[in-house]
Amino acid sequence: MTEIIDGNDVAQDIRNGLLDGIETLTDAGTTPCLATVLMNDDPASETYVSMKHKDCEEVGIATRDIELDPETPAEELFDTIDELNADPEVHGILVQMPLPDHVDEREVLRSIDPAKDVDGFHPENVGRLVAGNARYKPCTPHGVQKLLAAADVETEGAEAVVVGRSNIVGKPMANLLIQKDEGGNATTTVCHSRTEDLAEKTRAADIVIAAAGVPEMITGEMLSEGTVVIDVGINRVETDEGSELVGDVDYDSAKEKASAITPVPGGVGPMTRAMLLWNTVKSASDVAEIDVDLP
Ligand SMILES: Nc1nc(=O)c2c([nH]1)NC[C@@H]1CN(c3ccc(C(=O)N[C@@H](CCC(=O)O)C(=O)O)cc3)C=[N+]21
Repeated sequence: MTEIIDGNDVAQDIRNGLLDGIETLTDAGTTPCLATVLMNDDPASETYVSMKHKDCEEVGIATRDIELDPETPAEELFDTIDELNADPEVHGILVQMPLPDHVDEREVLRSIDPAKDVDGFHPENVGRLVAGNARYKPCTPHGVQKLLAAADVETEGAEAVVVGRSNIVGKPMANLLIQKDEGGNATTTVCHSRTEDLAEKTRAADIVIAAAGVPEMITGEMLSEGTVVIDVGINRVETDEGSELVGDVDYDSAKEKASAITPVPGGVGPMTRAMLLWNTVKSASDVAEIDVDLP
C-alpha cells in the first residue's frame, strides 16, 4: 500500500507544537510577530499571503500586513523594509515574491535584516546554511524534511534525487540533504533541465523530490518500486473543467510505484507555511533570549 503523506496533518502538528513556545514568549512580553509585504496583484499571491496571516492568527503570532501598489517606486519598498528592520516588535519579514520588474529582487533580499529573514533567502543566511550553521532553514525544504520524518523515511544513507536547482527550493533542499545532521546524510544528486537522462537518475533513487516547476513531469515509469516521492510543484493548469492545481509529479502513475507520496494540494504547500511560523518563533526566541522547544 502506498502511504499518502498528509501535509495538512503534519502542518497542523507543527502549529500545535509551536503553541507552548508562543505562550511562553508572549507571557515574557515578546509576542512573535511576522510582517508580510505584498507588492504584486496576482490573485494567487494574495491568497498565499492571506493564508499565512490566518495561520499566524490561529497560533497567536502577531502580524503586520503591508500592501504596496506594484507601481510603487523601489525606494518606497526599501524604506518600508528599513522600518520593519528597525521595529523591535517585528521578528520576521517576508517580502512576497515575485516582485515587479523595476525592483531588483537580489537587492531586496540583501536589504532585509538577516536576523529577521524568516524565508532564509538573505546571502548571509544562505552562506550559513551551506556552511552547516543554518540560522533559518528555508521554509519549503525544511518542511520537506519534516514530512519525511513524519513518514518515518530515513534519509541517512539514502539515494536522494532533487529535480530542480532553484535558489528557493532545489539548492537549499540538496544542502539540507547532505548535511551531517538529522534529515540529512543522504547521497544527493541534483538534476535539472540539462540533465542528460533524468529517468536513469530517478529510477536509482530511494527519495525523489520534484521541484522543477514543470507540471506532471515525473511519471511512474521514471520510478522504481518503493520510491518515496515528494512533490514540491504547484502549477495552475487550465483543463476543460476550468483551472486546476497540479504538481510536478504525475500523481496517478507515480502512486502505483511509490511507497509514500505527497499530494498537491495538501502536501508540501501547507508545510511551507508551517515552517514560516516555526522560523518566526525561533526569531522571537533568539531576540528574547528565551529558549523554547520547537517541534
Ligand atoms: N518570499 C516568499 N516566500 C515564500 O515562501 C513564497 C513566496 N515569496 N512567493 C510565492 C511562493 C509560493 N508559496 C506557497 C506557500 C504555500 C502554499 C500552500 O499552502 N498551498 C496549499 C494550497 C494551495 C491552493 O489551494 O492554492 C497546498 O498546496 O495545499 C502555496 C504556495 C510560498 N511562496
